[in-house]
Amino acid sequence: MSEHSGLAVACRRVVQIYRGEGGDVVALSGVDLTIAQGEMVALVGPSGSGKSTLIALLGGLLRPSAGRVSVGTFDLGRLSDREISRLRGTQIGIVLQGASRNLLPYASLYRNIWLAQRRAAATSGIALDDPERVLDLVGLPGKGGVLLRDLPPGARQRAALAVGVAASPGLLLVDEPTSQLDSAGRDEVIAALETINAERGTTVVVVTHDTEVGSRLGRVVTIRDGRVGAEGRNGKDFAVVAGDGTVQLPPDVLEEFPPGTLFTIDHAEDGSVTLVVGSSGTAGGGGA
Ligand SMILES: Nc1ncnc2c1ncn2[C@@H]1O[C@H](COP(=O)(O)OP(=O)(O)OP(=O)(O)O)[C@@H](O)[C@H]1O
Repeated sequence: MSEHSGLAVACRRVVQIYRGEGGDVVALSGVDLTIAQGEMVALVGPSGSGKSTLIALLGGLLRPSAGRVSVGTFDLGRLSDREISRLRGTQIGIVLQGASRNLLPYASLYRNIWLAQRRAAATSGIALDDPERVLDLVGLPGKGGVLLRDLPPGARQRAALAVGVAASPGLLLVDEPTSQLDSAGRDEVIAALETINAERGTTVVVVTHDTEVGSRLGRVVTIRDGRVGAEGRNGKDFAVVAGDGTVQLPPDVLEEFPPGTLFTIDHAEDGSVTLVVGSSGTAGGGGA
């Protein structure tokens, strides 16, 4: 294994229900998702669709009500709280929404990185990167002595990424890293994520409302009503077959096919399958 390597992620029929006095909220209702080692993925979707819940499950901050979440060879649902917390300090880096939630504002950047590394070294004993190399990854070379509160917002967000990768995790989870930034700050954050991924092979999963982040990361997974709604890869749209056999279409395509729409299934000799709108023998539309 190389010095750094990414971790694969798999969700199988993942359900998350928040139980509360006012009633239960089904935040995720059967997510099937596979992310390869070293892939970069943007999770997008309307507010309340379940993106943050999914990232919390991938980071072991929540345990699924049903289904299976695995990161590398670890089945997160089977680990003890202690094992999850060790994994989070070493193999999984999480950068929560709002950079300051991840950092000590009155400490220097070095100290913030050092604290994350000390925790990791205490639990895993692994050799850790020189903090200066970590700062290089996020485009903040030579800034180790600066207090967090003195950094401008874009640099603070990149500082949060530096702390997130201080222990060289194989999976980096980031929630809305660009929401408070101007376009220059956003570009620097995206560049930092790309560098982390390119230099360390880290798998990167980002929750975002920012379409630019989605297109730069290459793979865009839309979460809709608590499920994987559709996917885009390098500008191409894909329909997705869910674990229960239903096919999820992108919303703009779905609008053209009201509930009850029939498709004729045509099997060609070369083995390809075409869905044609309308039942055979009736007036119908074109190919789907
Ligand atoms: N701790 C909680 N207790 C109860 N319900 C919750 C809790 N956290 C989230 N929810 C509900 O679960 C659903 C999914 O929320 P989640 O925050 O995962 O969505 P999201 O796609 O990240 O939204 P946003 O883009 O607004 O951050 C919503 O209906 C939300 O109100």
